[in-house]
Amino acid sequence: MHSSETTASGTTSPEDVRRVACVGAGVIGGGWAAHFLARGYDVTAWDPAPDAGPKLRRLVDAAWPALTSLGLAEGASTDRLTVTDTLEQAVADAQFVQESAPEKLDLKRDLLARLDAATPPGVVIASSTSGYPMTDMQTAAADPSRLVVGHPFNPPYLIPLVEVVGGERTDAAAVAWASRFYEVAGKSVITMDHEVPGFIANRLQEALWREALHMVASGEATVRDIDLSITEGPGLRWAVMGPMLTFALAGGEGGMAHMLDHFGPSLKSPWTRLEAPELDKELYDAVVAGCDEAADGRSIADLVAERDRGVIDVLRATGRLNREGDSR
Ligand SMILES: NC(=O)C1=CN([C@@H]2O[C@H](COP(=O)(O)OP(=O)(O)OC[C@H]3O[C@@H](n4cnc5c(N)ncnc54)[C@H](O)[C@@H]3O)[C@@H](O)[C@H]2O)C=CC1
Ligand SMILES: C[N+](C)(C)CC(=O)CC(=O)[O-]
Repeated sequence: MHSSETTASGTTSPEDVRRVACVGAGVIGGGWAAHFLARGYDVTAWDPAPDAGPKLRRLVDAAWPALTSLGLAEGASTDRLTVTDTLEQAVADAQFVQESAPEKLDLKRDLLARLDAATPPGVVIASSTSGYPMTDMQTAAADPSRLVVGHPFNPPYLIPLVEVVGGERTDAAAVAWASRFYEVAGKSVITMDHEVPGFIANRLQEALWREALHMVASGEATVRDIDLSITEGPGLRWAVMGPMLTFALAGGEGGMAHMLDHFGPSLKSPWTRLEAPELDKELYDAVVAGCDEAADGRSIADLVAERDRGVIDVLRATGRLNREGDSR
């Protein structure tokens, strides 16, 4: 990544950031707002939906018990959230901007250009996009050098990972600044030095998701089978070790070398050769109905609380919480 445009390295050092703007305040923008508030930042937020303010406050309030149990930064308060009437007000004094608007390429392009025009020069602007390359999103911005991807995981206030990458016209200094800022803000960061389709974690997740949808569509597995197969199986190991080290242990004392000698040839076996399935009405309805059945009367709010408690237990059990309020 290189650029002939203005160098974007942030006017404030990552350690000195106090004010963050969250633009788009749905599931992810709201989750980011909760995370930054819990870390003691002042947060301004803007979202064009008429009910955005109350919705965002409900989301932050729902996350706050989990965040309180993890330990809040000194001075952290939901009172430090300001919902503004305009995008320009939200970013006027921001030292970092996190964009979390709907996953539509044209919308992201226009919004990032608008954010670039309204945000103080040099301030880094990150997009939460789940998969668009920044090269495709930064085309309309006057200063694309400060635009990066900062891809979070739901909920951003509990799942540590953020994937950071720039586009062809992003300044490498902006990528480095964003990575350092996220670390200071308590996240675990993977920084990519060039664009990778689907980033890293989403590419892996999408492969799994594609297979899951195929199995539901073909009647090979129910929605419940799919979920159990992960929560009672590999998912337990993945919270502790990733797929590489997990499979190294499949080789016993011979480790990964023996695993590859033994099971490498089965990579060629026809377990899967599938393209993404058509998301037709039948599959759509089957997945939605299967999830309703699996929820077994629990509301989305119940499930969010249950997930948050479970993730905190896993973080604690796997030693990711060194002390109260320190998730890294
Ligand atoms: N939901 C998820 O699990 C994850 C989503 N993401 C990414 O985060 C971004 C946001 O996704 P969600 O929060 O799930 O969507 P969402 O639908 O929950 O929220 C999107 C919000 O953006 C607002 N919005 C609509 N037009 C806008 C505009 N022009 N400017 C600013 N805000 C606008 C909507 O009113 C809504 O509140 C997407 O890029 C998505 O790919 C990333 C990681 C996980
Ligand atoms: C479903 N999703 C593609 C939007 C998921 C993500 O992007 C990351 C996550 O939270 O798993």
